[in-house]
Amino acid sequence: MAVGYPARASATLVGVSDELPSSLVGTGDTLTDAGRDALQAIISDPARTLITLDFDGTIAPIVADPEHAHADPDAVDALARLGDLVLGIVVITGRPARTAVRLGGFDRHAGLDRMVVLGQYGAERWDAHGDRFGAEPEPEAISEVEAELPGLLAGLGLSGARIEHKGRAIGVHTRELPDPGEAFDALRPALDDLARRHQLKLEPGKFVLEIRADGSDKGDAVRHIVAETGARQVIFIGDDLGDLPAFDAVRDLREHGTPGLLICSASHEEDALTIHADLVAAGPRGVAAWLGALADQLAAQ
Ligand SMILES: O=P(O)(O)OC[C@H]1O[C@H](O[C@H]2O[C@H](CO)[C@@H](O)[C@H](O)[C@H]2O)[C@H](O)[C@@H](O)[C@@H]1O
Repeated sequence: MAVGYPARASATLVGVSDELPSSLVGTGDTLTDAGRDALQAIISDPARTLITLDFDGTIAPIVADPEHAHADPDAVDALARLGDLVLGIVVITGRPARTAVRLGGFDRHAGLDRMVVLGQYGAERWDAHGDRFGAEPEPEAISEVEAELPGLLAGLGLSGARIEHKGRAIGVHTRELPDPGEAFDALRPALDDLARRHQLKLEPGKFVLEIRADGSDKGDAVRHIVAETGARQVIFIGDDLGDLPAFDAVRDLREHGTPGLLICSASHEEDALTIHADLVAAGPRGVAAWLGALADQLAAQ
């Protein structure tokens, strides 16, 4: 199974406990102490465990066109099986909430009828129960940024960059340009300046630079949903820079007595999360396998 990537420099690695199934801890000694404690708490008390996770690069494989980034069906099936076994499942994403619901097919699975999607870093919320949607007001400055963007891109010779309009945010993608890394580096200072001039912030990701309101981040979203649900244990799975605040939030919750398990969906494009993770999965396929193993374990209990 695709879990148990190479050891992280600063993570404390422990021997895998006999009490924990190897399908959940990987094949090597790759689980941290805190991760082992959290996993034990999760397995002994699933009904008060909250599963929070990112969308792109975590349950949806990275593809060139964001409109074609569908969730891995095995991951969605595993989440649907977990839906009745745990306290809740919450997707926390940079995508608009409704986009994630559509690309994930989350409104078409019986087991996901209590799922919550927190979109645009927590500024939007979709509840599967009742198909309810709510959002903060959109920042007016986004339309001004939108108007300036074509001229800025043309000035840098990067008119071919893909622009993703997200309502309250705008993403500029370099993945499909001839040299995505070089284009990303050239664009970053210009977009940072553009964002600042409009009192917005720049959110970097995998070959994407996003201009959005300087509001909530995924850490705020995790803290809020844990408090709202009264979760006793929390899992967060992510892959990209925008997930770091959620990792920080889980570590903070841990320090205050709430066991938390941090899983990184690894890729060759971004390794910022691996040293902070308790467990590293081999990309979305590894995450799907791990979620499936957790569903098997909890269903068998
Ligand atoms: O918070 P997330 O769910 O991880 O969303 C972060 C950004 O993901 C998307 O971009 C990434 O995935 C695309 C599709 O695979 C890929 O083409 C792109 O290169 C990646 O950066 C999404 O398009 C952004 O809006 C999200 O903010």
